[in-house]
Amino acid sequence: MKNNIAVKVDDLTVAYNYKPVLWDIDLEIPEGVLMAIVGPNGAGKSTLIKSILGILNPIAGSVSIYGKSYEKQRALVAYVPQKGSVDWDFPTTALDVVMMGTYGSLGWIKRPGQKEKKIALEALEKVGMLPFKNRQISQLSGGQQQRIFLARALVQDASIYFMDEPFQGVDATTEIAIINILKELRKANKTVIVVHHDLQTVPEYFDWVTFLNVKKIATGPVKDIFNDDNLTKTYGINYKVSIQE
Ligand SMILES: Nc1ncnc2c1ncn2[C@@H]1O[C@H](COP(=O)(O)OP(=O)(O)OP(=O)(O)O)[C@@H](O)[C@H]1O
Repeated sequence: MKNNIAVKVDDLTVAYNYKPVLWDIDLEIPEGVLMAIVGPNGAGKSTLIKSILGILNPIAGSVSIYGKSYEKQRALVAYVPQKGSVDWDFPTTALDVVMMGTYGSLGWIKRPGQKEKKIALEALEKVGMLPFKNRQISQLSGGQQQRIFLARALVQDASIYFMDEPFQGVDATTEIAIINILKELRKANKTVIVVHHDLQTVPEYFDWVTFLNVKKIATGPVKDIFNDDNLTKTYGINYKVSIQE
């Protein structure tokens, strides 16, 4: 299961205003892992995801999704952006936002119909948001908005899911609901890549981890590399983390 490489990053360097914020990153993400990207504020975690998704242009290096460019593999990828980067005042209902996730499989001319609506309603139920389907997204709480975006990613039926801090500002129940869905995706051999800040939960939630701080510090199975040495190299202070077996 872990032999196929879902995402490959080669010699990637990305800069804002000529200042490199990611430096010479090499990364292989195997198919079917649930991976956390960890690192301090400003380490380049969101920049890495945006570069893989072609939202940002690198000054050097390349990225491939199952051996081909992102443009060719777009349909295989779903993305849940960081909450703060979304315009929640856009006048649309929760159901419409989730239905938007089905557009990619429809082509240009077709409009979503009953089939797409059914898929969207199922996803809303999965994330516990069915009672809110007709609510304007601007009138949902932050955690509820996060669930809606997760539902939108689920209906895309992608192979690779990128999520930028999906647990940011959500309550414990929502966090458990989200992690259970992510684990279900992994069971279905999907690859799930999550920017994550809570180091305590890394061993419980994830099986793969990438330590990032402008440079790649380490990447691999949580059980092998989630240790004080890599935490200290990444965060610059001595971390004592007890890893749950
Ligand atoms: N649009 C931008 N223009 C200029 N600099 C930027 C821009 N976006 C991000 N940066 C800078 O790039 C660096 C990496 O930012 P990035 O958002 O990738 O970090 P991050 O690891 O996701 O941080 P956080 O944990 O705080 O979300 C930071 O120093 C940030 O200030």
